[in-house]
Amino acid sequence: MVNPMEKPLFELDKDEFKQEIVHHLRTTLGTSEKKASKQAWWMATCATINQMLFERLTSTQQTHLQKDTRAVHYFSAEFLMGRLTANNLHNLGLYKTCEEALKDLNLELADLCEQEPDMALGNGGLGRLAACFIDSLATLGYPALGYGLHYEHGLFRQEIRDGRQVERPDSWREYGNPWEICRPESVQEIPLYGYVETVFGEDCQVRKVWHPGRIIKGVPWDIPIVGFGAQTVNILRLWESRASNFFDWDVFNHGGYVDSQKEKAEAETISKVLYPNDETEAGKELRLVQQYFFCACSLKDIMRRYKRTHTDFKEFAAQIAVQLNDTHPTIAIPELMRELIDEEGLEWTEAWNICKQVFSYTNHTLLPEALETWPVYLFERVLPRHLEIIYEINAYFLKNEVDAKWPANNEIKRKLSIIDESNPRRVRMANLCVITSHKVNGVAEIHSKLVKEDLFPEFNQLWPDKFCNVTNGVTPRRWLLSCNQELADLFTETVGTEWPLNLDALRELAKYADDPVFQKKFMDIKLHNKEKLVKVIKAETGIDVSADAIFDIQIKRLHEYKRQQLNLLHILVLYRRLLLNPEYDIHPRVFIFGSKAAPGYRVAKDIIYAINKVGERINDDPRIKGKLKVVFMPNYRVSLAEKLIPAADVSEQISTAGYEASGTGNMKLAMNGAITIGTLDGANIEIAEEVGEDNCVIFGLTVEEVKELKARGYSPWDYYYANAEIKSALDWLDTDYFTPGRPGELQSIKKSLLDYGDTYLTLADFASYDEAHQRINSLYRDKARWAKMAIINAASVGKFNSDRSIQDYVRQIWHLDKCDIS
Ligand SMILES: [N-]=[N+]=N[C@]1([C@H](N)O)O[C@H](CO)[C@@H](O)[C@H](O)[C@H]1O
Repeated sequence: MVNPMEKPLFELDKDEFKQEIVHHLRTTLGTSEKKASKQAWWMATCATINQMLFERLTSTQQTHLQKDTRAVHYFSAEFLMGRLTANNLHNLGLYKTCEEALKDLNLELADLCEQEPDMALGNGGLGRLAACFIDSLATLGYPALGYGLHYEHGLFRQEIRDGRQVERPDSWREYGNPWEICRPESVQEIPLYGYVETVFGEDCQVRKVWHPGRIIKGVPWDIPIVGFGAQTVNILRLWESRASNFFDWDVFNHGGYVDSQKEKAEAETISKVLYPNDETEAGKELRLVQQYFFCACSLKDIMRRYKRTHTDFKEFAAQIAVQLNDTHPTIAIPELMRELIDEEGLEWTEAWNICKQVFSYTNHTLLPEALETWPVYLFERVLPRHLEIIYEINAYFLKNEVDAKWPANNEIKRKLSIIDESNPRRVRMANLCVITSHKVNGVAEIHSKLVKEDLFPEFNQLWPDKFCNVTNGVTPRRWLLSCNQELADLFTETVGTEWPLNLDALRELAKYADDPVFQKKFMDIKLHNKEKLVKVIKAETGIDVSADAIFDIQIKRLHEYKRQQLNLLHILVLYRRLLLNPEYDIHPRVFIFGSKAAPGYRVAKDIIYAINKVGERINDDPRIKGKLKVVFMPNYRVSLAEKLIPAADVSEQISTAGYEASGTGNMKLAMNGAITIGTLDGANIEIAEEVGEDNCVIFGLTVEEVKELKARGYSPWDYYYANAEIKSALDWLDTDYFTPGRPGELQSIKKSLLDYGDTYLTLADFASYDEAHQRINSLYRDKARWAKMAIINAASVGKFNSDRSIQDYVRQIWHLDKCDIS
């Protein structure tokens, strides 16, 4: 693989780069150096970068076509891409060259990068994982396409009004987006609604003809995905919905102007907005239509590409792999069956055998509320032909698999059936995924074990070889090389340029873990990153914090199982200790939160409110002499994470054991030298194995202990009455101390932890968590020890490179060959 840090593929020097930027400013943007806004300079810089991307994209596509390569198609309802300018420059190995070119034009590249809106087409970990994966697929030189939805509005923009989350529409494409290309030549027409006619052919052959009630046009937008080194440039193809030329002239001609537009408006709503739920199913008809729309567009696109070089489907499964990123694209299964049987005329079993070889499924959560099930009546109306096919798959499965293994066992049948027979009857998308896919994987070792043992035990008995694990990873290009350039330069200076391509090369750093000189260099960079963040915090929240304090960071979606409420409870107890004893000896600490709550998730929004209200009182309380600060950063997103993560000292990974499937923020923070305080949950377990128990701070109940405590009956009141500090802290929420004049406004959190049973065992883990924070406090005060721990963390997380995850998928599931793009 070409290492662009050694020799960029495009050897542009700064003068040539500058020339190109000015050329595009004048000819592409139609303005001049004197008049140009920062937005225009940014777009001109992007146009210059696109020249190189498009060239490699064309070579990549031509080579893949010539070599008729097998490819993986990553179907995901979410791609949380963030910004692309810096990432694309680093992957071309031209970031510094571009920076110098712009300097000559009295411009700051970092400044221009701030002009770029995040491409926030995802909710959290699942969407960001998809983005890291397509970066790794291109970097490793595998033929791959990402397929998803071209949402006009991504994840809502979060504003904090008087401490409360307020959602505002995201408009990432307001002034156009330089990184996408519309491909009208590949438009698709997608049927919906209507009815199915059974046609009996003269050869007594039964054929199904679907008479759709509506046709939607699918317009593809391609985003070039350049790998590190720019050898391979794959595409991410996102589908926008538009009214097909199904304009109702009759209605129009009868003056029904608005109605004739109705179709258009309705069609466009399909890709209008991302559903902002993380781990809870939306259950809305539009959500099912969104899922079907992008899956059908993508499969028709794959079919069109395949038929360019094939006349029958014998090679289809050998050429095409489709990864289902959770159950959101499950509808792709009956859609491929429909296309193969109804449109290509294949036999049922032939089509079924192809589907089994083509599809594989990744499960990302055990939360029951996240496992999608759709009412049968909705399928009957929206996708009548697909419902028929699902019934056929179910009948085939129950007869040939379940009955064979568990003859006449209706209980097991009821459990494994794709159809949940309770009223109303529902289609279980996860069961359809497991029954069809040749491989099913979880996203961390403990999670994959629980997927087999707790979520799908009977399926595991039926097909033990079908279940495997692929622990998540993150791309070190964005999450180290691009977001923490000073640390990246130190690593390159110390171990050479190989590490962005082979993160295990950083193991070399461990040799310097006790070296005071290296420790100073490492921690000076951490301090400088913290000083940069101090300015961002001041600008975004008005809060003054000191870079000498411990930066303790919890950044992830707001969910009770992720236990931001446990972090808050500990802050309340610390605050009370300082009020009771101002000499209480702790190293100053800044608790930083970044988190969005699903708009309909009441308790989650209350927790955000409580963090802000408690923070307000603490931050302005002179009695504690600034020893404690609480900062809630509004509008947490990928580009903000890139500023927070390099400045983190402590990484909060405190979910109830057994609930966080993996986590990926934990990997990014450890990679940037933060020390994890965490439970033995998800990938925290594997991080602790890699860095060593001495270099992280583990606390709390294990997965088994959580199960046992819940089994024997857990009462949070026991902990409330047994621990005076817990009691005082929770009783504080009944008062108006944090909400002057509005007593009890924060009571819903106390209720969720007591009256409603504390589902996620926050009180049960409090004492252990508190003790863990005291360990953090003493460890941080031992500067040499802390520096060593930070260096060991950065040196030991090579495993969590998304390149390794992709290699695991290739070896266990996709069986792809790299394709060298000359
Ligand atoms: N949906 N979903 N699941 C998640 C995340 N919330 O997006 O997927 C992520 C990506 O696999 C996991 O890291 C995380 O633990 C899990 O909760």
